Amino acid sequence: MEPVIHAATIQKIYGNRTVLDGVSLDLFPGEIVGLIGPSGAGKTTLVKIIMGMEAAKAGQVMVLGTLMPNRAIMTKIGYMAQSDALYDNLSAKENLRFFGQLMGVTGSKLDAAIAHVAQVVNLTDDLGKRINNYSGGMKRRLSLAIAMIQDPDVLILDEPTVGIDPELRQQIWAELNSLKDQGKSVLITTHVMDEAERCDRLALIREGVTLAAGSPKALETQYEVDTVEQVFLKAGRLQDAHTSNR
Ligand SMILES: Nc1ncnc2c1ncn2[C@@H]1O[C@H](COP(=O)(O)OP(=O)(O)OP(=O)(O)O)[C@@H](O)[C@H]1O
Repeated sequence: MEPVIHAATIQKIYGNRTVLDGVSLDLFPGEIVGLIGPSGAGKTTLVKIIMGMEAAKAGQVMVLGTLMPNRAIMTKIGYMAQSDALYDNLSAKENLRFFGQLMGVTGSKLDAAIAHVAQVVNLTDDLGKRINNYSGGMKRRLSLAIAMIQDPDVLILDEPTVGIDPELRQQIWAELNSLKDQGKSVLITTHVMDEAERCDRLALIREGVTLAAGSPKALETQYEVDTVEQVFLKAGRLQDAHTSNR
């Protein structure tokens, strides 16, 4: 099966700092892959390189069989950035309408898409409110709705559930699982270990390298622990020991 995203040996340097040092990642149709790692590990940088928004020093990225960066492919990816990019003076509905049209969704399809994504993130009753009256969590939810507006085959979500309460987080995961059942693919970065456990596969990134990769269960077996959090801690300690022995 062809991967939807194929990132090969990505290297990124900012100034004199190597932020990504040969990271590879594949995302296949119908799977949810989680990127986990501490703050500063390089997750957002990798996501931006995959999107074609940042240039890598070395390595290459293919999305839907096309070498990135490629502007046309970007409209086929539902992308939710770590910081919200919304029009504060417009209502949520106007934002959805604007971004939907940008993605080529129009007419009655756009109306139906707005109704659907608003319901997924529980904003149906707040669609008429202007964004400057929205809370931080509401803005995250609207950003997620915008990422899903064109019903893309691939979703790239950078910490989508920050500031979102547990009940709604469950609802969002139900939607992600339903997208996956339709053969769509999701790449998600998260700090929430309970979310990491829900991914089909994980890549643990730390200090710009992939420490471990595999399904949550396979990683727990490999590291002889019971949770992904413990996998992460153990893999981190092993990396530190290895680095200090060099
Ligand atoms: N534009 C930039 N210029 C210089 N350094 C940068 C830039 N963007 C990111 N960095 C650095 O690259 C490293 C990786 O950052 P990145 O945002 O990818 O981490 P992250 O894993 O997404 O962290 P978080 O979980 O906190 O979002 C950090 O040390 C950060 O300071």
